[in-house]
Amino acid sequence: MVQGTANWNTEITKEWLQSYVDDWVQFYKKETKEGKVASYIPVLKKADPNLLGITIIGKDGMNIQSGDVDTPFTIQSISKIFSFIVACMERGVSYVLDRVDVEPTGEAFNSIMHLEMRKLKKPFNPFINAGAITVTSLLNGKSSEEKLEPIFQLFTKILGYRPCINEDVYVSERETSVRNRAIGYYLIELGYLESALELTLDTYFKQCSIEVTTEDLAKLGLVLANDGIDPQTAEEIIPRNVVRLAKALMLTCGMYDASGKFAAYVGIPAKSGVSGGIIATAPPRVRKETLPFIEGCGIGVYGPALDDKGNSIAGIKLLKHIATKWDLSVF
Ligand SMILES: NC(=O)CC[C@H](N)C(=O)O
Repeated sequence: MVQGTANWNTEITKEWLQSYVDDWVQFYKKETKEGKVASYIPVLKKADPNLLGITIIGKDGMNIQSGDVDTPFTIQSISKIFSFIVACMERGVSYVLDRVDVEPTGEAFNSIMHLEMRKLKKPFNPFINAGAITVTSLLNGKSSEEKLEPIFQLFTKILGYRPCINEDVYVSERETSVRNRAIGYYLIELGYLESALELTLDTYFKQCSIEVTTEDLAKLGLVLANDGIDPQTAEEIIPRNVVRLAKALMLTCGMYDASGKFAAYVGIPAKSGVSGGIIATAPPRVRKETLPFIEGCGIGVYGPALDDKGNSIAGIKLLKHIATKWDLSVF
């Protein structure tokens, strides 16, 4: 039985929150049975569909972890937030937005349809594959290592360690991703790719194969919640205007063609990936009563069993429950 609505008006202790989150994770874990792990990247099929884990980190350092938090997974589409951020920092926001729009598509992330419609001025947003591949082509550098280095540096600064690329996933995607290649060819024809196709795709596959944990996603989400400033060091890691754009895109386009429902029922900027990860970022709220994580928090979720839109099936339900109980919505 899920514990009911609490009166959060008493002092909020870590133990107390932990017991709630443990209870909720256990409750939603059975929902994993309703989903399926991604299979179009062959290695992703090896994931255990029963897993569900979450990490929540507050601005004050409160760190709640529950469920299967020790299994690393590849970041996949969540990387699109950070390639977009780095491209904006390297090339300037207006340069990037001249080449990708900020409109949701209502289509699947790997849809080609809009590229074929000649009315299109530019890819709809940086979180669909067409937009993300375009953004990756804008990154400075002559090799995939050079292009990815600023992303790795950003991660290293926030996470306190340098994450690795999962070679098996990278090779598996590189060898099977005919659709991303097709998108790449369309982008060449339309004049959007600024670096060679092979280099761009190779960089894109590698960025998607960076291995992370729910704690890593929570730390990244916390910096976004805190307007780009690292709460521990007070250093501005990402400029405010770039973070604002990234979060607006997460809210409108982050959960594929379920983004509208997620905004309506959960109400926090979030981004998911096909490996089953979700990053969410809850900004500070202004309320009289005391609520958990009132100063904002970052959340990382892992649950590889996906729903029919490609989002972690149990992860979404867990996030919805937590956001409702703790009133995390930005609206
Ligand atoms: N939605 C995703 O996470 C997709 C990322 C995956 N690497 C792809 O390009 O197909």
